[in-house]
Amino acid sequence: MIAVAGSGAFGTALAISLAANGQAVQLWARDPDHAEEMRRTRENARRLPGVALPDALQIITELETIPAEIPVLLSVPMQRLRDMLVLHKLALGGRPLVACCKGVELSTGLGPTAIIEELIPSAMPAMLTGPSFAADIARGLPTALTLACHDRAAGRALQQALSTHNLRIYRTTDTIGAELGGAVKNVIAIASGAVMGAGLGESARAALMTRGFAEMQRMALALGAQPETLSGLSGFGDLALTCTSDQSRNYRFGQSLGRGESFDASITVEGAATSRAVLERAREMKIDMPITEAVVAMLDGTLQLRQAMEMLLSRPLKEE
Ligand SMILES: NC(=O)C1=CN([C@@H]2O[C@H](COP(=O)(O)OP(=O)(O)OC[C@H]3O[C@@H](n4cnc5c(N)ncnc54)[C@H](OP(=O)(O)O)[C@@H]3O)[C@@H](O)[C@H]2O)C=CC1
Ligand SMILES: O=C(CO)COP(=O)(O)O
Repeated sequence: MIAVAGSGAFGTALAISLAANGQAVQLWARDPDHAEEMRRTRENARRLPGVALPDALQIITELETIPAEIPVLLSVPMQRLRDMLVLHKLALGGRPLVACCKGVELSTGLGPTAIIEELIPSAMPAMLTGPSFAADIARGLPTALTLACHDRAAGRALQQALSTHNLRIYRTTDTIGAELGGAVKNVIAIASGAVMGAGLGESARAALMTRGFAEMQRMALALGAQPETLSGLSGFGDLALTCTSDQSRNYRFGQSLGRGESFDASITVEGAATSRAVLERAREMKIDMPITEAVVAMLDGTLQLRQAMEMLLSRPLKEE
């Protein structure tokens, strides 16, 4: 059995894939009305419309009903993870907790596994990340993800438990690399969307993606990540997907920014808060991250996109 805490798009998609593969799955929704609606219609119309929930998927509203030691996938937005863990500390302890959120916490600069470690020391923290759109997973399309867990044996068990007919799970012990890849790619996706939204062209986007990848590497390697993690699914793979697809909310948010349009504030855009958290960390560590800096300045309204491009293009010429 597996449980998923958070019935947003991603949590629901993972629950569907696991249940369709024959596992018993419990999917937790914090809102009883939403849970009742999903039980009645066998669909998550609010977050992932158009996909039927398999019979093996049970909707729950109390995390206490999840049996002891069963792994729980934590699928809530990054900036909400702390609140959720504080509130449900007792129910979630003593088991593997797999963070499915991508980002860096604004108030502390921590990634998801460090937050789990801090708040629920009896849990085994892990991270599931990589290039994957919820709608693709839910429709049974093939997807490859990275499971990061510093404990090799626990990582192996989770890899086995989370593999399904359409989810191919790779494994690493490098949680820092996996987390930072997923966090920074969202910031670069906002920048890529902005460039495309403003009509600056695909060549400019390719340059941003490549130099954004360099920023991701600089920060992650300085924090002790392994280079191969960043060139894998959780780094390069997710950067490639998110910076080029209209399915990405971070990319679409960037497009709106580039077009000077507003964006629905209720949509989860992880790169917005994370860009600030990453920039703060980079400044403390004296790491140069000019694209991240430009994204933050555009979000603050202190820099227009064209000025940002001029700023990036007029930096001192150097070796690649
Ligand atoms: N969507 C995707 O394609 C992918 C998403 N991810 C990552 O998954 C994470 C979740 O994203 P996604 O599922 O898309 O987001 P959604 O916006 O679809 O859903 C967010 C979910 O989190 C719940 N939630 C929000 N705040 C809290 C809280 N304080 N306590 C408990 N639950 C809360 C919401 O509940 P309610 O509905 O009641 O508000 C909702 O169920 C993000 O970090 C994202 O980067 C990763 C890969 C793919
Ligand atoms: O993380 C994702 C793809 O891997 C989903 O991206 P968005 O959050 O930008 O939609």
